[in-house]
Amino acid sequence: MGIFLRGFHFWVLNISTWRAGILVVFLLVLSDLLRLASGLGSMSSITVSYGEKGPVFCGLKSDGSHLVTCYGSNLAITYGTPVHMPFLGLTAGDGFVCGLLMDTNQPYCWGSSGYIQMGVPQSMVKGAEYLEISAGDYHLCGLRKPMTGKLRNTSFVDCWGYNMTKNYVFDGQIQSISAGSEFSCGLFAQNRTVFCWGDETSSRVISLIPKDMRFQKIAAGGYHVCGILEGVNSRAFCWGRSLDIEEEISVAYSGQGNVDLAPNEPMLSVVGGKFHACGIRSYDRGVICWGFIVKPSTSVPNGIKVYEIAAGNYFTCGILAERSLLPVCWGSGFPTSLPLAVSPGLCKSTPCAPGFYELSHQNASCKDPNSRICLACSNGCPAEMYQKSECSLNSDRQCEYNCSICKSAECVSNCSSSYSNILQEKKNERFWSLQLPVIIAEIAFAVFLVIVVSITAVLYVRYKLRDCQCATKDSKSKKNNRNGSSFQKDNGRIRPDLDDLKIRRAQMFTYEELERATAGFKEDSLVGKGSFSYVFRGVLKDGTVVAVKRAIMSPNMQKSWKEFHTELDLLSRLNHAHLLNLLGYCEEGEERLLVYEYMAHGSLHQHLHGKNKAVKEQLDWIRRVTIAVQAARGIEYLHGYACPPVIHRDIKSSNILIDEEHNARVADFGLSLLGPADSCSPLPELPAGTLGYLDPEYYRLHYLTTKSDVYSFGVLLLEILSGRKAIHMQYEEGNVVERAVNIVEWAVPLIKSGEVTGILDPVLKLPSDLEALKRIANVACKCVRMRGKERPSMDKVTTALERALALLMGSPCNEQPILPTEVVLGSSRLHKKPSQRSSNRSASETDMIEAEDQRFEFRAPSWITFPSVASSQRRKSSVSDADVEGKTSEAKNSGNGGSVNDGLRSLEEEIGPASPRENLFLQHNF
Ligand SMILES: Nc1ncnc2c1ncn2[C@@H]1O[C@H](COP(=O)(O)OP(=O)(O)OP(=O)(O)O)[C@@H](O)[C@H]1O
Repeated sequence: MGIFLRGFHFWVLNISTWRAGILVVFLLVLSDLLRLASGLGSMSSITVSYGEKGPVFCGLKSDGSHLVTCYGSNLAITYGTPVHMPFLGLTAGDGFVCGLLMDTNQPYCWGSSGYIQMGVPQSMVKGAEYLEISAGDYHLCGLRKPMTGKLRNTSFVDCWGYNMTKNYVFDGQIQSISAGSEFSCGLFAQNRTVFCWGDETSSRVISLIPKDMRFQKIAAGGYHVCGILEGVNSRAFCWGRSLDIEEEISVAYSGQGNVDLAPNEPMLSVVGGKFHACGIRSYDRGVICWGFIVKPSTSVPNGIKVYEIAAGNYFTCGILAERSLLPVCWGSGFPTSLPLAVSPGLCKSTPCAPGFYELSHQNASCKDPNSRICLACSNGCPAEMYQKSECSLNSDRQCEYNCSICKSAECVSNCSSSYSNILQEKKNERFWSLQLPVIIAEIAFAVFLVIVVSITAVLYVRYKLRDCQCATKDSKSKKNNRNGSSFQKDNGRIRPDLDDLKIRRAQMFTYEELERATAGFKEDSLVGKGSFSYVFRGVLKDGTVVAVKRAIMSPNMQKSWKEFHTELDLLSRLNHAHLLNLLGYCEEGEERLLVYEYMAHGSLHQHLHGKNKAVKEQLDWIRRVTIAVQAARGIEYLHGYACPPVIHRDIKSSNILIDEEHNARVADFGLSLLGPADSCSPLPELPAGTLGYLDPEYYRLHYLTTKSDVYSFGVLLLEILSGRKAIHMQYEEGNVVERAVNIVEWAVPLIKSGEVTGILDPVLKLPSDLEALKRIANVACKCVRMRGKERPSMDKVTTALERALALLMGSPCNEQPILPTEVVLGSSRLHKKPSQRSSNRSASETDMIEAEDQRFEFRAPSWITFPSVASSQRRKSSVSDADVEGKTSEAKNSGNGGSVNDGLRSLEEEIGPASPRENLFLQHNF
């Protein structure tokens, strides 16, 4: 007996039966060859049944449930499928399918076989559990689980069916079994040799067993056995009688060569059909078949890759190695594609052995999360290919064409596409290596630019709005505090509500209180007279000496009230050491009164232009320049720090008041305007102010900016230096008639020609060093430039004056700005009670000075429009009619309007010719 030649003990339990059967088998084999039936393969997740009743494909479902699903024409199989029984694996023969039950590890069969019992095959050794089952044409064998103890090197195989129903005991551990048509084979675990038993006559598989060959796995076919050899190349090796009997079988033809001439390619697995075999190539999972086929047959679909294959008699099916997990079949007698996704392998609870990798759960799942499907790692790469990556626990290894040694068309076409990819990649690499630094540099530059621009913009806006921010804040807070704005917008100006002021610094007085304080507004208390008001000295109940400004009752009360409100509005909001402090107000009936700190030394105008020489001399050069610095600071505060900025519009010597300590305060805000809250742009305002101090740009173009105050301040500086009025009367050489001279027209040419001494007040002694006064004269010249833009801002003026003052005082560091006024001049006004500062000046003295002073003070009030007859009328109301009319008409009549015309000429040169109407106004007023 061939099987005894295997070198192991083979105990035949029922020898007589076996011997009788072998003859029968031989006869049947021949007859079966004619009816072309065979039973084939090892246990797998898929199996194929064949036979007269039609082919059936069965597989374990792809959902990992281990439940079986079948598709085919043998209804006994498809209807009899135990759909609720989970199986570990499947195998099939002629007309039947068997599965290894998951719960009991016992076989369960169904179908229409006359040799295999439906259900669990009988008789079975009690309690036997199987590792693997494998079906031939008419029989089924099961490899029992390995034994322990003394029997651990003994293997038990139980077979059922035609001529095979026996319990076989083998000496040695069996790794796997595979049933052929009417024989079965096993692979020893230790030495990896093959042994077979069963019908030898028809197949000769027993006598042809390659004794010296070691196999990784085996698969029996109809009359042959194939195995995958151990070793690096993992090629298939087949043996048996398929070739010989081919001549006896008319249906077969050698379409794919002899079945024992397996291709020399590394294989992952192999299955045997009736006369053919198929294998899965190890490097790409492609399918390759060889042996005999029947006509007509379909060949293996081109380029398919499969996870698993199962062979029937004349056809083979494989599970596509893709997400769909759909079976495809080729050969004869079966559909080429089947509509049921199946599991690509068996779910095992043990970890994948070395040489296997775990199929990703995305591709196929097992119900038990601790189970996995293990697939054999591919082995070896074909010619022209190299191993790109090793097989790991989770993925198979990859082979790729070695493009440097390409010969085959497939390799060339693969390489050309990958070559172009590589080229493209290299191109991209080069592009990026060249472009990346440029792009990074560009981005960095753009970011830098954005940052610089943003910072510049922010700084610029902040710079521009530095004066306006607080205004916005102010108006915002007002908005929040009250249901609406407490500042009424009036043509771009902002005016606070009177109600609002009441809760501020200004105190509200009753008329009675102020009447009492000023002794009934008696003439004795009168200290000055303005265009719209009388100013009285008064003493409040608490002893505070105050100046009470009472609006003049006139038919034009509305204008007085307007100035009253403007002054009240502004002064209650402003607070600076060199601005006149408002203490309170009274608004009763027609009466409008403002209460100020009392300025003991009256106005700068009185000091500079008063007839009393002693009073004039009180203000020496240092005092005068100090007053100029202080006034400049007050105006600078209005422009630069008040929120919103304030344009005084009436800077002149009579509005610079001098306190007890000879410190200056800027007063009279009746004409002042608040700058627009939202921008620092010029205000288009109708001209108002005092003639001689009026900015030409303002009265010509109605262009009002803070630079208009700078112009007026320049005039004031010239006034301080020269002791002459803004418009003064002067005898010209050889001329007996006085004519009105504009101080700018007179002083600027002298200063520019270096004759500063020619303009200095002759009342005062010249200082030892004239430099300081020259500087001040130059500052004045700049302030009175025709174009506002070309005039310095008040902060620059202040700095220049401070330096000049330091120089004048003989400061060693005369280039440094001097300290704040309060420190330098020792002013303590902010800390002194007003009551402590009483006046040394009598009301009559003031009155006398005032009356004299007002001679040439031409006031163009806010309601003036030019050229306007009203302007001259207004002058009359402000000063002595005779004086003004007389002097101006004299000037006009004398025809000596040279300096006016000069001024007009220079203005024309700078800002264009004046219109006839403007000419009229200029000639009328200068
Ligand atoms: N707080 C004060 N303390 C002392 N004297 C004052 C005070 N305020 C004003 N005077 C005096 O009263 C005079 C008149 O002041 P007022 O502000 O009413 O008019 P003005 O500015 O001189 O002229 P106009 O109103 O036409 O501009 C001033 O010239 C000054 O001499």
